[in-house]
Amino acid sequence: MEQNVVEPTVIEGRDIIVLYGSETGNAEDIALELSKMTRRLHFKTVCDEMDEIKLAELIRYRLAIFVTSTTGQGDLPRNTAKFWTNLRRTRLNNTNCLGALKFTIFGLGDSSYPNVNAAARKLRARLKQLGATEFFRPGEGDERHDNGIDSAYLPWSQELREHLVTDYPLPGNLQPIADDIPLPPKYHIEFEMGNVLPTPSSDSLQPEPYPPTELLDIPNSLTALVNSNTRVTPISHWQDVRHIQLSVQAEKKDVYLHKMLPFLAGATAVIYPKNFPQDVQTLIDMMGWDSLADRQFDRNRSTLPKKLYPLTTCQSVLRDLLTHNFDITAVPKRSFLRQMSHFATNENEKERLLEFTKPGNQQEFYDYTSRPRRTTLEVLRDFPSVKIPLRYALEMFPVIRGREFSICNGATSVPPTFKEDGQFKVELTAALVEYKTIIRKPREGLCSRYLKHLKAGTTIKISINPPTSPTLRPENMLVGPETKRQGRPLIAVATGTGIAPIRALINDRKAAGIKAPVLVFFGCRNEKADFLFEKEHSSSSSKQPSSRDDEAVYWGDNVRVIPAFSRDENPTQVKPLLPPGVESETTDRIPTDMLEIVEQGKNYVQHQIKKHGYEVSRLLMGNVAPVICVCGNAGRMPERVRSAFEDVLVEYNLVPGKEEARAWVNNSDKVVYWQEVW
Ligand SMILES: Cc1cc2nc3c(=O)[nH]c(=O)nc-3n(C[C@H](O)[C@H](O)[C@H](O)COP(=O)(O)O)c2cc1C
Repeated sequence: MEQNVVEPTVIEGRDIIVLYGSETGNAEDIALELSKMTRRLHFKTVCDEMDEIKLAELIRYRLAIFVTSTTGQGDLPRNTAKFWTNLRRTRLNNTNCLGALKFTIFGLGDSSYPNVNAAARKLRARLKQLGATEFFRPGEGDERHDNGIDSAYLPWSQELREHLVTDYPLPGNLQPIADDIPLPPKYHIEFEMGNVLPTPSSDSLQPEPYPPTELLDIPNSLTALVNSNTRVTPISHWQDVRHIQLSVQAEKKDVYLHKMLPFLAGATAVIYPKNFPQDVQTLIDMMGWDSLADRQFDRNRSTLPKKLYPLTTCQSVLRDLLTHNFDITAVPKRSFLRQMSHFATNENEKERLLEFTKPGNQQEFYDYTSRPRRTTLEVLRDFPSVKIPLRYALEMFPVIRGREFSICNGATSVPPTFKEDGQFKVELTAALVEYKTIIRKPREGLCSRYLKHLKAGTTIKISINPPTSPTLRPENMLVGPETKRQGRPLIAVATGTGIAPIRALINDRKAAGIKAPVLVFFGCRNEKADFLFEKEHSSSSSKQPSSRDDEAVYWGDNVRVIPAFSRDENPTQVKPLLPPGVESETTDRIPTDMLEIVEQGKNYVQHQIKKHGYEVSRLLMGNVAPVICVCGNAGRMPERVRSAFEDVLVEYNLVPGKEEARAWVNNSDKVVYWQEVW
């Protein structure tokens, strides 16, 4: 049952704008939470993506909260591109155009990246340059902290609230709207009269029917045919890794594609997963939406979230929205549990839900949601008295976001006929997310489950996203300004499916005729199980299987791949390989962290970099600045790899000490460093 809703009071001049930049939804979620907080303080609040707001509109506000994550190589997210370009126009310099704006900013980042929180810092600096002043200190969250972004966000947002309460007092006796009272819903849905499509009876549903194949009308998307979807790891291996081949049809209007092809390194294909019908039915049953589920709704009279995509066929019923658009199996956020509490009719349930959302109860919240990866459906099942009114459900369930996968075939995907018929091939390497949680329940990610059952012959919608980072421009990745013919050497470090964008880059370089050497360090668990692309052909013309020396595999004449198998029998050779002509006694010292190989039985990419330090040092210090790519697992790998490169620089006397080595790696004249980890 719905509690009494309280409308924020309209107070002349009490306006605030909350603007966000977000790649995968974390910053968006925080922005929405902050906008609810300001609405409860009776601020007339607008919350939107930065790109939805023109500078002229921003200038009308006196108060703003910015929230942005950092992506790529210290870049702002895609949905800020227009806003950020406008903000940086040189003709705004010295205009003090934001002189009347007071702002604060919260950044989301990950300290395993060298440019930690760079986007928020850049944005903050530019806002100040244009005259804006800060009304509250900036906050920075770090994914690496124990409770992730929340470790910094929760105290920051609480302090921000206190600051707003004190510095922007409410008139008279007006009080903030308490957290346990629902705000009015933002959206509503109107149904067509009398137009009910037949409800599929539960008998007619298969035990696990697959998601429907209807297509969504997604702006700028392309139609793709699934040619194959093959598991490349053995069934006995813990992880199901898929190689997926798609035939894509571009239209003449997709000008951006014509511009970016044939350089595809760093580009991603976005796959739009769907829910399984059985899950949708479970939700409908639990919420008591049966009578509405198969009613056609009227788009013109409804106010729906902007990012809901209709079906390409015009008929849309609530069940379609739930199947194609709302993420009903995600791990719920704190704000979801808080909203649920508004609709709990059982007092114990209500109290328990509110407990989870109280400041200081983060651990309980994580233990209940994130750690066991409890899905929204399971949480709803645990609180049976909660019946969410449909108009609130529209804002409570997150919209399904497309999932990005690195394109792994690169330029070889684009045949010469592309200009005439617009057809090209895209290959993806996807590791499906399946695991047992601490409550021993097997779990699958939404997209993983969708991909697992995606059959060859199915037509789907995909989008192609060019890389966000300027680092990935062909002039950086292939040649560099000074080396037109030979190209830059490439040292690539990949773990697991991190090999996907690197393979694309290698293919792009081949297609561009770059002859400079390529050294790939590839980390995985077992040679026999997940050495992805081990049998890559040595060149597209000869179709010979790759050849090997005792340790490396060759992908063509100038591409040498050195694997690190973390779970196989240990290598006995842990000393650095000797430069030609150097006697063994000069290098019989084993670097301390290479002892890990012997002591812990682990052989990782950073160890191989050091072991092959001599070869690496030659590439680092040639005449041409090399490209270093690091792709794969987030966590400690990127830092350790960076440190291994620094050690090599010191070990081979290329720089005097670690500090100089760090400066060297960060100097874009010396090396192009591209890190993409997830
Ligand atoms: C491909 C990729 C690149 C990233 N680059 C950086 C970076 O350069 N610096 C940083 O501090 N965080 C970086 N991050 C971490 C994100 O900022 C962090 O995960 C954040 O919570 C994402 O928020 P969002 O979902 O709103 O985009 C990166 C994350 C990804 C997936």
